[in-house]
Amino acid sequence: MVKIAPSILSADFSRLGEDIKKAEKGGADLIHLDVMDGRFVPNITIGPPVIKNLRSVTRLPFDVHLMIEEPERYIKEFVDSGADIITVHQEATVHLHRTIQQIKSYGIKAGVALNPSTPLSTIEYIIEDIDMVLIMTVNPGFGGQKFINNIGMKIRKLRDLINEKNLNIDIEVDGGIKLENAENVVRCGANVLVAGSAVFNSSDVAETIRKFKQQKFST
Ligand SMILES: O=C(CO)[C@@H](O)[C@H](O)COP(=O)(O)O
Ligand SMILES: [Fe+2]
Repeated sequence: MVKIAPSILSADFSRLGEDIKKAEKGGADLIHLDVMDGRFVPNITIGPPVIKNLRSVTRLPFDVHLMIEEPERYIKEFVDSGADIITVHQEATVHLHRTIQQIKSYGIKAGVALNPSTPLSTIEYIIEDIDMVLIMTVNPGFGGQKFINNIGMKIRKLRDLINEKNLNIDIEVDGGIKLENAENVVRCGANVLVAGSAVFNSSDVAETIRKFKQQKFST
């Protein structure tokens, strides 16, 4: 089953609660929360206090995408704020295996994100330990960017690797996902689609999510 994870980065930050409710109404499976520190990426967004306040708005799982340097220093804060999945960037933490174990020690899911230029081989020895791989399909930092076409091959390669090893791991794709290219990324092997501007810049948030979910994905 393909899951839709609306990214609130393109939502109205003065009405985050209302926008999350609309996404829930449309059938969102997860809420994707982009955390940026102004160091790992050239942008700053939200942190644990905002996530904690949003926790009372919905019971949908919070999919927290940490675009921060040394994420290991803040895992507990994000767990306490209500994260259900914490994804760290391979490029942002020196001891990736330790950081994954740290996340899992709190009984929540752990994901690893890869920038477009980062090869899959960098997660070869830890893939068995994680619940999700997030393949960035744009350079992280901003919503509304254009999907990088070559990454389709990377998604395919990752799906083959997961199948070969007979693992049960989600492949999430993030960046430039629209109604028009959703089928293509699913065909490549993705099963969790993050969509920010496609959802929150549309005239009807709930209806757009419904349209994503109604697509007949042929994998
Ligand atoms: O992590 C990021 C950006 O770094 C994303 O989650 C974006 O928020 C996706 O936005 P769209 O490309 O779908 O507009
Ligand atoms: Fe993201």
